[in-house]
Amino acid sequence: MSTLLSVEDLQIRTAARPLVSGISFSIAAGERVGLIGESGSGKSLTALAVLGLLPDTMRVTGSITLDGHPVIGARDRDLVPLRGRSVAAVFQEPMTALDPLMRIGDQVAEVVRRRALRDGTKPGRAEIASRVLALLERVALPEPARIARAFPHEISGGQRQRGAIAMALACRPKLLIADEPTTALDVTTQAEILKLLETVVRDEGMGLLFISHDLPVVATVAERALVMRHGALIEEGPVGTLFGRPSHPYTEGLVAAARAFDAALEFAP
Ligand SMILES: Nc1ncnc2c1ncn2[C@@H]1O[C@H](COP(=O)(O)OP(=O)(O)OP(=O)(O)O)[C@@H](O)[C@H]1O
Repeated sequence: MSTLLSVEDLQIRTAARPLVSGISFSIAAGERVGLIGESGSGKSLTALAVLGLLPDTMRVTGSITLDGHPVIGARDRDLVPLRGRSVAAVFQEPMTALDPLMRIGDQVAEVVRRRALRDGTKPGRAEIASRVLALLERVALPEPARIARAFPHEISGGQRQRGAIAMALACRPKLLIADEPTTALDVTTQAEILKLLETVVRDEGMGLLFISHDLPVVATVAERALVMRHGALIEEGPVGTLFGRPSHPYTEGLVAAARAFDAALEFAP
């Protein structure tokens, strides 16, 4: 399988301290990879580095190749076409992706229009509207026509996250980065969104970099996982092996904590 993302010896630091120290990993086309680690371990910075969105105050070295294009050191005008076509992202808080003053349907339509332009086509209004409805249906939004006319504050948090996923899908990226996309949601909605993400990514043959501090959540969507701690990559492997026979004491601790939580749930009255 061809390599979609290759990260080599990525280092991120501020003037004051190192934040990510020399991590390397790759994601093959269509592969679903989890990035797990405690709060502050450097997961989001790693994702932002892949998107070329780190603040200018940070010094970044190493190399990142996404869909055959270098990211570190690239000019913004070379990165803009990569975002959307090669990579799209879904974040914890869907309002970061949604414009509060624009109807959901118009926001998705804007992405559909831009993606079509990049493909050299210019679909008419009716064609765009029907693609928008198809995308809202794809992410299992109830009454897609009503949701298309709604403003973000008129729908639930779970529905907003589905809207944000629809926008990411409209880009038809080769890699989807999902950074804690379900953390802000209740447990039932969380399970539904995870299932949705897993299904759409698999159906569309996209690669996935799924970031979470929650081990069972990562096990639901990823085939392989990377474990980060204090800015370093400490372990990686297929999800079954990593969670069944962890070799690093930190991963062992994560697995033990998840098992203890499961056991407590089983015995709960
Ligand atoms: N803009 C910034 N300026 C300075 N330090 C930062 C900045 N953003 C993040 N950091 C620091 O970099 C480290 C890694 O942060 P990062 O957000 O990548 O962690 P994370 O693993 O994604 O955590 P969480 O699960 O809480 O989102 C942390 O120590 C954080 O305080």
